[in-house]
Amino acid sequence: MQHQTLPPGIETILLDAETIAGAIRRMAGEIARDYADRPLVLVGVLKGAVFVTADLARALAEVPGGPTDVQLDFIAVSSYGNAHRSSGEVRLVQDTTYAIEGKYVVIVEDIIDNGHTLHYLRAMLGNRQPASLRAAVLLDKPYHRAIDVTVDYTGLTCPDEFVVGYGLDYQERYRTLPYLAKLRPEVLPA
Ligand SMILES: O=P(O)(O)OC[C@H]1O[C@H](OP(=O)(O)OP(=O)(O)O)[C@H](O)[C@@H]1O
Ligand code: HPA
Ligand SMILES: [Mg+2]
Repeated sequence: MQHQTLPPGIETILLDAETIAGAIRRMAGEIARDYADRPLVLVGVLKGAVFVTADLARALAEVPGGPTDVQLDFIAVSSYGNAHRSSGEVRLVQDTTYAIEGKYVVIVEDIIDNGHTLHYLRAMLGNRQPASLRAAVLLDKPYHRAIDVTVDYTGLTCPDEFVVGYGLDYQERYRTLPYLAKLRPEVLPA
């Protein structure tokens, strides 16, 4: 790989943009197969899943024979705030635009870490009587799971580090990096 100057605060690239794109193409293939003849609603979880939702939606549109009726919606929740550890309490920041009753819904997340966020979303959206509810998560970080949650489509295993980039932030920074990176330890509080 060519030498690349990294932004201040970034120690190393853990997953490059091509690796992420490959994982998203594979997830899109799996979802396309399962929803080939079903209308599908992708619910992206803001802010972290902004890029994975956009890229997965477009990858899905490129799968031959995949679903042709795909709608996009978003929900915003937060539990990390400005910290690098979860508060454990998930806060609904903004609900979906449309009702999901009777819809075939796939929640799209950037990462599952302790599991509280996806557990909260599955419970809340599951209560609204969707026709089906599944979850697609780009990064599985399984080391500190506090609650068991089903993930139906997984992209990549995330190293046991606090990661940023490709939608993931620390104190709202680094989301726009096109790769997944490890922060320099001195950036994080001890
Ligand atoms: O499995 P968990 O430990 O609950 O963590 C995963 C969630 O945490 C992050 O969101 P965050 O609450 O930081 O909000 P954001 O998406 O706006 O960055 C991330 O985007 C996931 O949604
Ligand atoms: O490793 C992480 N980085 C950024 N946000 C996160 N939310 C859960 N885990 C992480
Ligand atoms: Mg999030």
